[in-house]
Amino acid sequence: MISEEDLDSNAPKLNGRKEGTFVFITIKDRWPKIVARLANDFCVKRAELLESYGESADEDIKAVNHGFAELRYRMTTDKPLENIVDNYGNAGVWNTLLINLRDKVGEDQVTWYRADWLFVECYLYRKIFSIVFNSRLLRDYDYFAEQKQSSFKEHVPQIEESASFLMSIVGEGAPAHETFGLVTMLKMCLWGNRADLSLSGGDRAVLAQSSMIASTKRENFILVDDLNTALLNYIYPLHKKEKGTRRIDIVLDNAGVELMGDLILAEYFLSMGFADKVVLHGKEFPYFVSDTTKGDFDWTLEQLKEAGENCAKLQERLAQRLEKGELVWNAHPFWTFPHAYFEMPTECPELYEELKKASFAFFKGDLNYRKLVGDRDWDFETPFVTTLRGFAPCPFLALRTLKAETLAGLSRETAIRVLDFEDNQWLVSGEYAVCQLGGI
Ligand SMILES: O=P(O)(O)OC[C@H]1O[C@](O)(CO)[C@@H](O)[C@@H]1O
Repeated sequence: MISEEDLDSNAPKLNGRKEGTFVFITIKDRWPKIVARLANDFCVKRAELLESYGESADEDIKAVNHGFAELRYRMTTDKPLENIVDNYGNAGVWNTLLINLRDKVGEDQVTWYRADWLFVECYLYRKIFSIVFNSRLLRDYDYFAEQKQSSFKEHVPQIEESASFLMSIVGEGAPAHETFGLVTMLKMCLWGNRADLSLSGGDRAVLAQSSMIASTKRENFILVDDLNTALLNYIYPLHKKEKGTRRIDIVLDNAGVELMGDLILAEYFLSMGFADKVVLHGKEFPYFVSDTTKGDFDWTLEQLKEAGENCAKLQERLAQRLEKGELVWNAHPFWTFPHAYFEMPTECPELYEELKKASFAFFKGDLNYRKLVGDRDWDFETPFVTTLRGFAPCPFLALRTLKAETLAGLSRETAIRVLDFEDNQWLVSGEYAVCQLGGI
């Protein structure tokens, strides 16, 4: 076992100290832009909010905007991270984490640029939530909802195309081991992760190429592809396992077009007899702009009814599955905490035990990947299993498009190939991807 000190010197955690890095630029430009946009949205939607929440919501809007202005000021001037002050359930956990961090690295190091990026970024979204939650009337308001909903609306033709593909391969007599269908869907699920609103600072993120098309055209952009190994060794065998024992978990990422890929995959597994139950793990409050909450999940199912013939069929199937308990929604608070996943067994044993019940799992997106590998500056050839540091509740695939400067598990050949890429953009643009097998 490598000690924490050795790790910190060989593969330091990412932070915003070094100018020019993606982290630095994110803190300097992208986060203030996200917060500014939120403040602007509250002003633009003032009339709408007053109509829905009553005239006294005006006081709340003023307080929220004051909170956002303060937050922007503190982040742009690299002030210390303050405790979370609200009466939402997990405030105590956050404050203990903050106290422990201050004790460990020194109070003056727990600032927006100096503290670990993963910690600070999760803190940012908890802090935004706190500002709105502290209002009297708006505490349940999802301030990112409109942006997430646009991601669905702007991809309706693509979503209908994917639903139609699903319907064509789950019909009577379709062969369960039809590799093309399953691989296409898994890759669709992977490339749906490109449309991410936190990366664009909340600007529109419309996929020029549908995830369906991308699934067949972007082979060269997948830097590690463990898909076939996962299929052969873990997913196909599920078909033969005893009925009632097969469970697949999907640790979700973004709502909108990405969530649709996940739901289509879930329906495929259920209808083709690879799983008796699919558990979806979402977020309990608005997070990283576009992450999926229960509200987004419900809204999406509702929208499917009107999104096209195949979408409507899919909606009916999913609604029935929800009713029968074959499709389950779960939003454990741990998913919004800043921990690396290797800490799950000690920090949140009940969730780890829960994941152990899965026959197979998918971890979607960049943030889940950062948490899997601890958000460190690994040598790219470090085996993926090393970076997981024992996290192995069940076999799983990380399906991620690259949007952060952390990556591991490249073969020597690929590590040499990426040396020729011009700058570090390939690590953060969402153009490249990995499908990495872990937990085995
Ligand atoms: O939606 P995803 O794929 O988890 O990506 C969110 C990503 O946005 C960023 O947070 C940056 O702020 C990424 O770098 C990050 O991990």
